[in-house]
Amino acid sequence: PKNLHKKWKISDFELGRKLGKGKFGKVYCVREIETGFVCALKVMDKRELVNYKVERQFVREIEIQANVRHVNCLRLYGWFYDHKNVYLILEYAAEGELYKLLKSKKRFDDVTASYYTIQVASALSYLHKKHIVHRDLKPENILLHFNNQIKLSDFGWSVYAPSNTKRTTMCGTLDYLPPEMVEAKTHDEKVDVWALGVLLYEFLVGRPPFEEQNSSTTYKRIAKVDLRIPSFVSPEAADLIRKLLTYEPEKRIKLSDIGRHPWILKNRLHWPS
Ligand SMILES: Clc1cnc2c(Nc3ccc(N4CCOCC4)cc3)nc(-c3cccnc3)cn12
Repeated sequence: PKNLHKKWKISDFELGRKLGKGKFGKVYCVREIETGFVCALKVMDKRELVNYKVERQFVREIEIQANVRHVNCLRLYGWFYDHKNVYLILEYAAEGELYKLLKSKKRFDDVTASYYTIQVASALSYLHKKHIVHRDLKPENILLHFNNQIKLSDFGWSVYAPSNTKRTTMCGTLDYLPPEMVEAKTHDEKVDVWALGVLLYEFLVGRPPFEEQNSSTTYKRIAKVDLRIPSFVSPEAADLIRKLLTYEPEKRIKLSDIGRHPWILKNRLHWPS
């Protein structure tokens, strides 16, 4: 929908199937009646937003995602609310959650993992140029569209860098936190480069690199970069993982250099055109 200043209301949409349940609400595939445009509608109960005290995070998600225009970032077209709910009008990602695909396939082959990696790196490069740090990169926040096209979603944790706002790990995993956040130091967009390393490891191995039963052991392993890469991971892929999971933020590989890494160059011949 082009007219960004239109006052949307729920009756403008024809509700399709429920796509799933997110942290704070349900997502439906919908069609905008006037134009027939298919999109996703995220419906969040206002009461839930209030008692989870996530209104600020929610406002930040909107202001950030509404200004983001990149093929690998899920578009936010608009939002509205009524007496009960708040609604986000989002781009529809036709192939669903990357997380579910990874769980069903256990792990990805080098061609698939490298194609996803370069797309995430491209989206992060774009965001960092706008001084936006995603800060919540993980398979659960990545959606898939046709042709294995990646769509970064859930900008609820993004901030304008650099920041040291304490990340209340309110929900979900610590696995993606880099040493500088585990040690509560100031951090910048390099935290996303570390998280990309964790993501790449999880793509190729099927579990995150520092996963442990109890979280304090995970913290220790992250702080020491106690990284063990299984022997079935190719040497080139292992090299890129190590360059991403580097303790010193400024020594981590630059996002712009990932496209020239031997593992990417070797696999790009087989990517879908
Ligand atoms: Cl935002 C947003 C935009 N597009 C989606 C989407 N798209 C989508 C497409 C297709 C399939 N199916 C493909 C055939 O097999 C069954 C699943 C699921 C979701 N899902 C979610 C979502 C959110 C939470 C839980 N689960 C899914 C959020 N989305």
